[in-house]
Amino acid sequence: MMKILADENMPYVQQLFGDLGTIETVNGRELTPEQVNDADVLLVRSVTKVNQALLAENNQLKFVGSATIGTDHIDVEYLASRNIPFSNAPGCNATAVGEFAFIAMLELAQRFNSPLKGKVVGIVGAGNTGTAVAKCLEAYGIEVLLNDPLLEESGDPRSFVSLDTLIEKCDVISLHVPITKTGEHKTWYLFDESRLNKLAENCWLLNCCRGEVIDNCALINFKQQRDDVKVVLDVWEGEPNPMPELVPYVEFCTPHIAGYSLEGKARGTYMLYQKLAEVLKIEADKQMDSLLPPLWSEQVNVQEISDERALLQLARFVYNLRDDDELFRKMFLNKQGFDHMRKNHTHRREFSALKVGNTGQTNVNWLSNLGFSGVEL
Ligand SMILES: NC(=O)c1ccc[n+]([C@@H]2O[C@H](COP(=O)([O-])OP(=O)(O)OC[C@H]3O[C@@H](n4cnc5c(N)ncnc54)[C@H](O)[C@@H]3O)[C@@H](O)[C@H]2O)c1
Ligand SMILES: O=C(O)[C@H](O)[C@H](O)COP(=O)(O)O
Repeated sequence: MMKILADENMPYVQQLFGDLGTIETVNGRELTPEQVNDADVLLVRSVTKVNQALLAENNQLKFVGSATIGTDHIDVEYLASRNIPFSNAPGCNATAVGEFAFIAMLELAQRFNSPLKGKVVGIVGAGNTGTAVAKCLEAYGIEVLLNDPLLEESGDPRSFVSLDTLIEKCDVISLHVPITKTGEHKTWYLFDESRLNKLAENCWLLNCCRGEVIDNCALINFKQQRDDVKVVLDVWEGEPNPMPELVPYVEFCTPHIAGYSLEGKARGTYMLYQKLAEVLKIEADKQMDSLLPPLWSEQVNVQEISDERALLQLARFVYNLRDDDELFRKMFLNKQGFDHMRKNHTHRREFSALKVGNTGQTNVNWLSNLGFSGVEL
């Protein structure tokens, strides 16, 4: 029987991997080499550093999987050097991040009485999550500018702008790059003091990718001078210990849960199940849809979406960001508070889990482009 070691925060492991071996769940942040020594399969999330120090004594590992988009916690070269197959889960939680950023923008608009409609939004990093945000924004009729020099160079047919142009022209900037420490397009401290100082007046800056894409100390100094700029942070330099001085300057604070939709987490685990089946040359006969509970409400009927507030009300049916923000402020300084909030996070559903009925005469079909189900006149 294979031993499958899995992060305790990974849902559906038993349902998907139960037939393949004995499952042991572990605290991913505290995983030790001793715990890993006799594992055949290792399933992690972003908090586990998978490298030589963790794996040197294990001679039987057949597969490492990370149920995440990011891979900055994995020493992929080391795994390759030992011929240990590895897979992450590209795109698994892109919809979750897209909807999170869109909802955060609607919340900012409401709080500052400054409509999102009519603003220009810049997306830095136009891969899976950046594209998912753009999809929501475009469904709502918002102009979007994309910056992604790597995709631009690779011939992606979309239009791109330089980062300088994006900063100059955008009212809102949302960050969606991987963390990279070297190379021409490195993203470590991409938003350093000098870039922060270029932000337009009243700009909104959202970070849902990795904390270190913004120099957090520089952000504190910047915010002390520029309260006109509003910031939303889901990710923090130095997780799980955000800088306490920064928190009061952030409009909406969350503990790295932008990707935590139930669908997103299930997709992550499921993608690893498919990859492991490939590696073991067995059939992946389980279906992801059977894992997810049905919609939590029969249908929400709308007559019309009369204004942005009405759209926000509908979005709050799916996810109320203010609750997570309130909890964060209460808990982040507690011992292991950040991880506790992540572990106990009530996974929200994606827009697609909510069926919207149209009972009025106004066309609200555009809500289906936002991702809601069942919208029709
Ligand atoms: N907060 C969360 O819960 C959460 C969830 C998912 C992903 N993430 C993070 O977000 C990152 C992006 O996810 P994704 O699915 O969009 O990845 P992706 O690989 O699909 O897209 C990232 C894009 O960034 C671009 N890029 C790289 N360097 C750049 C630079 N200097 N300037 C502009 N663009 C650049 C790449 O070309 C790529 O197209 C992940 O690597 C992960 O770190 C966070
Ligand atoms: O890279 C990712 O996919 C995200 O950062 C991911 O949602 C982080 O969640 P974790 O793996 O830490 O549970």
